[in-house]
Amino acid sequence: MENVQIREVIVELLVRIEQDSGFSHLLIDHEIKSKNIPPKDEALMTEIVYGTIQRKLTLDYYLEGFVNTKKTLKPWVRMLLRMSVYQMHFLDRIPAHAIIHEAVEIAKHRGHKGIASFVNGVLRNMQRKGVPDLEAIEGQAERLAVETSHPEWLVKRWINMYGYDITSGMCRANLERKLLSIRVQPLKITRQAAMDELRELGFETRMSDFSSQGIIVGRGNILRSRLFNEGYVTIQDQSSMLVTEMLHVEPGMTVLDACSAPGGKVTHTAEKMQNEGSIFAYDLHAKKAQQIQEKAAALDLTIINAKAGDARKLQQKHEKESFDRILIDAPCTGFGVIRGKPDIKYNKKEDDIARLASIQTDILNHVAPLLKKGGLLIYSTCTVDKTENDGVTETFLEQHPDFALDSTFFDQLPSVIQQSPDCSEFGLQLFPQTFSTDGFFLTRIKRV
Ligand SMILES: C[S@@+](CC[C@H](N)C(=O)[O-])C[C@H]1O[C@@H](n2cnc3c(N)ncnc32)[C@H](O)[C@@H]1O
Repeated sequence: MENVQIREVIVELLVRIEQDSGFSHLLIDHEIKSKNIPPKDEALMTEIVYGTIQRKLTLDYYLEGFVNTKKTLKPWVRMLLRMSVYQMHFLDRIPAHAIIHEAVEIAKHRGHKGIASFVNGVLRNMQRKGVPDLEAIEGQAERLAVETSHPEWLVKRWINMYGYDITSGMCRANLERKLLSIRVQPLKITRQAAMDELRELGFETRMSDFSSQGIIVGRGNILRSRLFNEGYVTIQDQSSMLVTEMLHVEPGMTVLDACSAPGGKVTHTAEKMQNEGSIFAYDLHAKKAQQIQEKAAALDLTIINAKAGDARKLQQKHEKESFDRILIDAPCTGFGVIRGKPDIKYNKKEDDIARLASIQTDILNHVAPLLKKGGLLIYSTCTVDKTENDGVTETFLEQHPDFALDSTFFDQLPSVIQQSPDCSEFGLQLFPQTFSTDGFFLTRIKRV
C-alpha cells in the first residue's frame, strides 16, 4: 500500500472514531483487518492514530495560530491537519516535506485544488514559523491541560484531589505507552517455562512484582506467539492481576464475580482456585456472558458459570450469605486506561462521575448481602477519581456496619506497592506513572 493511501485510511478512521465517540481500539483493529493493512504498516498506522487522538488538544492549540478559527473546517480536513501536525512534531522519522506532500495529495484526492492549497498553506506556514509556545499559556492547570491534551475540567479536578505533582505525572504518563504484561495459566505452564520460551523467540521478559503469574513483556507481538494462541498465557494489566491476588481464593470455594466481562479477572480467579470449586460470573448482556465463557474455554477453565444478569438483581438468583468471595469490578469512567483508550478523556464528562458513582453504590448495596460472614469482597475500578473510589467505599461502609475495611489488606500488598505513595485511607489508588500500569483502585472489605 502506498504511503498516501495509508494516510488517507488513517484520516477516515480518525473521523469515524471522533464521530462514534470512541472505541478507537476496536475500530483500529477492524480497519487493519478489513483493509488488509500489511504488517509493516500496522505499527505506524496505530502510532499515528493513537498519537493524533492522544495529542488532539495540543495539536488544535498549535493549529489555532495558522487557521482562521472562524472558518468551519470539514471534519476530514481538520483531521488531515491534526494528523500532519502530529507527524511533524511528535514523530521524528518522517521528513516534514514528505508529510506536507502526502497531506496535499490526500486533500486533492478527497476534496479539490482549493482545499489542497489551503492545507499546503497552513502546513508550510507552520513549518516556517514554528508552533506557538506552550509557555505563553497562563495558569499552571490550563498549561498542563493543553500541553498534555487533557480537558481542563479534568486536570483541575485531579489537582484538587491529588495535587499538582501527581496530576502532572499522571497526565504525562497518559501520553506514554504502558508496559505490556501477560498472565500465565499456571495449570498449563510455569512462569519460568513461559519466560524461557518467549526469550528464545526474542522477547524481552521479566517477572511482575504484582502477581506470581505475571510477566512483563518488552518488544515483540505476543498475539502471534504459540503461548497466546494455545491459551498458555493471556494479556492482562498488572493492576488487574493484583485484584485476584488480593481476593485470596482457595480451591473449592464459591465465588461471585458480579461484573465480569470480558473475563480477565474471573479466569485468573479460576486459575487461583486450581479449577476446583464454583464461580458465578455475571455481566449485563448475553453477548458479554458469552465472551466470558469463550475466554474461560480458551484457557481450559471449567468452573466458571457465566450468565447475563444485572448485578443489582442477583438477590433474585442467589441466597444471601452464599459466597466465600465476591468481586465487584465496577463499571466506571475509565480514567485509568486513557493510555490504551485515549478517546475516554474527551468523551467522558464530569456529570458521568456522579452518575457512575451512584450505579457503583447501588451494585455494592445489592451484591454485598450475598457475602458469607467472614467472607471477603473486593471493590475495584479502572479509574482515578475519589468520588468513584474512596467516596463509594466510604458511603458503603457508613451505611453497612456489618462490613469493614479489611485491615490486613495493606500489609498483604506486594512490598513494592507498600513503599509507594499510592495507598489511600480507603484502599489502593494506583496512578499510571508509579508502576506504568493502568490507573486502578482496589480495596478489600470483610463481612464481620
Ligand atoms: C470494568 S468492566 C469488568 C472487567 C472484568 N472484571 C474483567 O476483568 O475482565 C465492568 C463490566 O461491568 C458490566 N456492567 C455494567 N453494569 C452492570 C450491572 N448493572 N450488572 C452487571 N454488570 C454490569 C459492564 O458491561 C462491564 O463489562
